[in-house]
Amino acid sequence: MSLLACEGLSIGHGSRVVAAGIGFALEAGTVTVLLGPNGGGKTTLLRTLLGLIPPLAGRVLVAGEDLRGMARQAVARKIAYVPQAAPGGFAYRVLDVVAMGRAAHLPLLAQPGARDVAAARAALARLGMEGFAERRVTELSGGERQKVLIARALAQEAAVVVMDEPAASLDFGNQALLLREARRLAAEGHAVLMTTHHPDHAFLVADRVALLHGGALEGPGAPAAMVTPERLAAVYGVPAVIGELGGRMVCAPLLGGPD
Ligand SMILES: Nc1ncnc2c1ncn2[C@@H]1O[C@H](COP(=O)(O)OP(=O)(O)OP(=O)(O)O)[C@@H](O)[C@H]1O
Repeated sequence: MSLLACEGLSIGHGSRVVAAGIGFALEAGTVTVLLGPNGGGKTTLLRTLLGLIPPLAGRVLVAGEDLRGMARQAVARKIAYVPQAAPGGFAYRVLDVVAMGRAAHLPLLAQPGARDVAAARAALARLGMEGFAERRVTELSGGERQKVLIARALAQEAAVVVMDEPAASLDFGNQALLLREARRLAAEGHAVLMTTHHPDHAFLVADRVALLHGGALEGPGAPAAMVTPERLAAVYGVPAVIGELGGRMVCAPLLGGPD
């Protein structure tokens, strides 16, 4: 059975449909990369899969169960979410923010116990963030804060991990760390769904790639079939080249214009 699936899904805000006819299933042990232009609907789709926005049509199935009948905490035990990092918020201690990922496993209003704190520390360690446990999140850089949000999702220990542009504020090295973490989660049996603005990330980590643009979802399909110059031009409106480098596929936009 798929860990997360949707059927005939229409997504949008109020009466405004952003995309329709969406159907796919996420299997254990796989990384699925969602690509699409700004405003294409990636965040709207992820938030609909999490039950944070109601579907305009169709349904979402979490391990075979209709999302509509599920309590928030039951969803959180099955799906961890890394939202796009936003500045501001409360001056919480990093360890406390990561431990909030454990709320899915605790009775209402219960404090995290020793096992929860250990899970939070282990999640920080996976991202090389052990030294940040006592810092305030408001005093972190954008990339450090992003890694705290990823650690919080790891601490949640959910079968499905959904990440919205997790690489957005990460430097070159931390992007590699994140992508390795996505593969590691898949190797541990999770289903990972992540959005990115870098088609190269799809070549690096994806088992399957889906393209959300023009009000519809293409795929998911194999990276080499989905990330092609023709499709990149259709999705992003720029010509692109794809070639082999160091034993793997890479892509780059062609800028054109004056030399
Ligand atoms: N709260 C909202 N109310 C109404 N419309 C919204 C809301 N949030 C997003 N939209 C609209 O829905 C469409 C899809 O937005 P969404 O944020 O899902 O795109 P995205 O693919 O994640 O974009 P980006 O790559 O820029 O983050 C856009 O046209 C956007 O203006």
